[in-house]
Amino acid sequence: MTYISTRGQAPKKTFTEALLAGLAPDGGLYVPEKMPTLPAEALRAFAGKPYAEVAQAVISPFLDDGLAPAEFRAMLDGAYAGFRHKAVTPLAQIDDNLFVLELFHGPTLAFKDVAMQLLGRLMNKALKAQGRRATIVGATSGDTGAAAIEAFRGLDQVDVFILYPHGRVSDVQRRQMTTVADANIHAIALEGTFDDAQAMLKTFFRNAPLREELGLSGVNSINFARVVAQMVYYFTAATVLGGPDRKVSFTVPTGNFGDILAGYMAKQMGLPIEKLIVATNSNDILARALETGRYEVRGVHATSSPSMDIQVSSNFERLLFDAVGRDAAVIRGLMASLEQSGAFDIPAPALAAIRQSFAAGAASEADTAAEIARTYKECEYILDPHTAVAVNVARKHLARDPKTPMVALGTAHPAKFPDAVKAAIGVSAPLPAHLADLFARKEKFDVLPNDPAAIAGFIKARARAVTHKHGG
Ligand SMILES: Cc1ncc(COP(=O)(O)O)c(C=O)c1O
Ligand SMILES: N[C@@H](CCOP(=O)(O)O)C(=O)O
Repeated sequence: MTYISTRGQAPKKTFTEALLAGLAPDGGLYVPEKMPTLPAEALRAFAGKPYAEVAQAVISPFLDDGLAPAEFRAMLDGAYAGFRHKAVTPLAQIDDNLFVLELFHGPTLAFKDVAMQLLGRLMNKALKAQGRRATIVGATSGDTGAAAIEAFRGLDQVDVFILYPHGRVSDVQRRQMTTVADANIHAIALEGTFDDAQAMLKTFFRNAPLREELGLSGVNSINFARVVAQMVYYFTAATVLGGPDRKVSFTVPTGNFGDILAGYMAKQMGLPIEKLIVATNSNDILARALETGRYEVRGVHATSSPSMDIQVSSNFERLLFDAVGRDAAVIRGLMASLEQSGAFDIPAPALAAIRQSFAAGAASEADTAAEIARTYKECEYILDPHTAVAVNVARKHLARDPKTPMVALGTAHPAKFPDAVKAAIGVSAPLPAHLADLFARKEKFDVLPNDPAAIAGFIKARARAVTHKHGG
């Protein structure tokens, strides 16, 4: 399998090269040159199988030949051994034809663990094989950072620098990032938004000398390996609900568009998905773009689902690339327009193609709180605010199509957002035992200005890869 950049001006890569590179040097995102497919019989056999077994079948076609199947299986078993549910990502039914896909049973209580636990193992192996270190710089609105820190803490091969928006993550999210004592972990409270953090990360990736000097790698969903690992739970959920012989729809609480893109790729691989529904909070750029065809950045505002307080959804570029017939020149034009004017118009045929697979909806703050209250009242099930956004949008879609089973992705554990949950239902969910003393742990973080030179200087002064000669 070879990987190409959505902007068409970077050399092709193998999976391992794309894994370690993160963002392509031309600013584009790596995608497989050709999507593999799985036959219906293979999908039928997934129903009820162990998660790691399905993961192996889904992910293997994307890997390099060098990774032995037994070794990959051992990595998967290790990645999911620490999840608190044997099914790894179980389904819970909360209404007629409405299910929550619980993706929050990993160590940091959000869906990011599902991919990050595997990514950590894959990257560590690749770096060891090359005898080199890497500097991972990540941008987070709260959950990716904690998951990355958990997956890479204490590893000699990597230093991890996580930029999170100062004052814009929940206390639990912040403490998950700032109470880790390992010397290779650095939490940076950026005086800006998640979009500022992600934009800064992209300028670092496009700065060839800095990239080389740091041995820069990324673990955000700009890294294609993250998206591949997130495809698996679409297969486990759909096949348990009767796929491939029955179509299923998914509603995905969306920010950076990585999770729902994984669903789109699962569909391309052959999983019969009726609709993928983009659910946004009041930062509704994606819902507006699907409705009007104009992708237009407006100021981001803080909501009770802070991990989705995002305007520039990186992975939308991967979808657009497909929708414009994989014409990299068109993507370069659209992205240049986004950089210059904060907007672009999706070409009409591309918009029509996107609408065939996707629909969208937004949930206001009032909708989100009301959804947490309704679901708790009806089935004593506590939704976190991000999952509540999805369930609210899912119900609106179900009213139009009640026959197709609807799966809302449950992306975070409600204990991560106790204030929003308590405000809605008067009680909050307790933190699991391994985090019970989170508020007694000592915090360690640096507050830094939204200034690329200051952040790059901070990282260079601490990253061990800088003084290390490395190849590749
Ligand atoms: C809890 C939670 N839900 C939803 C999202 C949105 O997912 P994506 O960025 O893949 O669209 C995020 C952040 O990415 C998140 O942390
Ligand atoms: N909501 C995310 C934002 C980053 O998303 P990613 O999937 O690109 O890593 C977060 O919690 O950090």
